[in-house]
Amino acid sequence: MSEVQTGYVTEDGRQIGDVMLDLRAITLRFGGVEAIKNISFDIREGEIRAIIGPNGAGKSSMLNVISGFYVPQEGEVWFHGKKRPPVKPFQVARQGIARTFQNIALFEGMSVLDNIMTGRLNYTKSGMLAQAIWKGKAEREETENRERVERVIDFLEIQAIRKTPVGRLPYGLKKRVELARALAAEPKLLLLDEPMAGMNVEEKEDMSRFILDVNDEFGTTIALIEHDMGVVMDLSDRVVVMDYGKKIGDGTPDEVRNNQDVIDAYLGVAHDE
Ligand SMILES: Nc1ncnc2c1ncn2[C@@H]1O[C@H](COP(=O)(O)OP(=O)(O)OP(=O)(O)O)[C@@H](O)[C@H]1O
Repeated sequence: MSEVQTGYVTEDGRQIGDVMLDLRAITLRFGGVEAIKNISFDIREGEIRAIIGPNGAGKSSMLNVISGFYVPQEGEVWFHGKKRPPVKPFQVARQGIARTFQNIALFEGMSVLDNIMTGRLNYTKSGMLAQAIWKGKAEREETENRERVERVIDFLEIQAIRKTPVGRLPYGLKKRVELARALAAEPKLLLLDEPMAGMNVEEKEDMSRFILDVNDEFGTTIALIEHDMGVVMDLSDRVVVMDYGKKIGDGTPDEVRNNQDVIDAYLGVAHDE
């Protein structure tokens, strides 16, 4: 039997490709707590994929499995058609997966530019000795790193604050700098953990636009966790819904909106263990 190309075209006419990341029957436990219970879903090339669910549903744990921070006790993670062995987060980053964090994780005393440059560490291959011997190679790397970083700074419209220490920025801009650092790594898959948390309406609109533009301009596949339903439903191509560690829905925003299990979970209807 031959493999069939299984992508689809979105309502707004974007071509979605083959499966990039395939999570198969993932179970993750912390002692006696089952944070993820036998969950399977996939993320396709070019998609904006959301993971939603009430507090404690297991969303962050799932993002941490994808980023290699947690290794599940059961199940398999497939990336670009290959089964991924247990890996460390830096190895996952090298494979082209970058992330932002729920609580901003930037270097507050460093400038915006220097923070974004840290996103290029995986591209800095020459060590100190090599830099001394092959000066040309190190210079070339430095130029490439700067070019990418400058492009990201332009793209996210943060030229005016490039020299500002991050600690002095308002919250919404810090979130944008975090996005910039993740983008500097040229990820194939970008994981966003509550990118709009704590933002006002205007900041949320800006961030939504940037997420759509990143997907469009860089072709980056995006998986995000977000509590703001309006934002999730507007942005996403497909949505996975988790509740108490289980998957209770998976589909387009419309399918998920009309799913009775999802409606019950959000209304707090009692469930069977
Ligand atoms: N490191 C950990 N050690 C022990 N238990 C954990 C750990 N991380 C998460 N849990 C538990 O796993 C369950 C899922 O938590 P998780 O943070 O993944 O949910 P969430 O959907 O992201 O929640 P929120 O929306 O509140 O951020 C919860 O019961 C939580 O207490």
